[in-house]
Amino acid sequence: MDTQTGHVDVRNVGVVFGAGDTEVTAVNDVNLHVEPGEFVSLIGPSGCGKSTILSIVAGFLNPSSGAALCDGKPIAKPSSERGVVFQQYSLFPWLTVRKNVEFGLRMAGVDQSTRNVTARSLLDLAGLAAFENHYPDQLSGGMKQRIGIIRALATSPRVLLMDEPFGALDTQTRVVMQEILTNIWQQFRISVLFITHDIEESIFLSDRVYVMTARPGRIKAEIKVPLPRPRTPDMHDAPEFVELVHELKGLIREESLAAMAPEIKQGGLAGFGMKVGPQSVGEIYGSAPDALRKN
Ligand SMILES: Nc1ncnc2c1ncn2[C@@H]1O[C@H](COP(=O)(O)OP(=O)(O)OP(=O)(O)O)[C@@H](O)[C@H]1O
Repeated sequence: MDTQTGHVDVRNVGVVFGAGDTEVTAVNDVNLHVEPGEFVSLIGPSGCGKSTILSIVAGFLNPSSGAALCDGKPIAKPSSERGVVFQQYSLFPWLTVRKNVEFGLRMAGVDQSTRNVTARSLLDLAGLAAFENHYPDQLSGGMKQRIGIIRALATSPRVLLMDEPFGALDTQTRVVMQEILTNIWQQFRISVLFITHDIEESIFLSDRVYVMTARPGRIKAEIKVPLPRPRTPDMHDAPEFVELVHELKGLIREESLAAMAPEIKQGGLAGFGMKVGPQSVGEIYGSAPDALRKN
């Protein structure tokens, strides 16, 4: 794999949805980049615009202002240069596992024997060689998502875009999937932009993590992850890991509270027996009961 390609540059991107009364500024002046072969996560409170940014880099959506570039070229539409993995498995239920993995190659006109060899080696890598003739509805969620990942890799994209790929999985499966993904990434060293709500997941997988503000989303912080590669499960206990979790929790909690401020002011804390006036979020939070402080 050529690690010199796969450079993503998001420059001063703003997105406004709707108009007039329904106008929503989803993101505002977002700047971020992914270097060739780098694994970068984007994390932030619900509704801050993470999927909006990923949609722009995928080419599904054009920004209202600013631009996104891949290897210096403006992104205007979807391309096989940028593979996408969604939370929903989006496999074709009428195709076998192997045919699902081969699909992009078939669309690209790759001959059958090359398709078979590529699909089989990817299935092997994902530990799914024995399931090549199964259909998606015969598989668990974790297996389906592994197929989604290798299917996206089959066409050798320059960049892999992943939107909460493990969001629908139970906690244990999710942790195992993180380990599988980091092992697969270690072999491909492809550029990845990864969206997640999960702080530990973002640290475990990434070289860098961008934290977004509440809507309209902007980049609030950029955190480098100093853990060595390859990543191993025991790193969750490393002091640097624990420190980063703490730092990211603090950053995201501020933004989650800002995102929920209107609801809180409308009595969201009433169940805690609190009188909530027009205070700032900081004041509200500072006076919240312990049950609310714990994350
Ligand atoms: N097509 C659309 N029309 C109008 N508003 C939209 C549209 N798509 C997204 N939005 C709004 O833009 C904001 C950002 O949405 P987006 O889905 O990018 O956030 P997110 O950070 O990915 O959220 P979550 O973490 O909950 O998935 C939200 O307020 C959302 O309601």
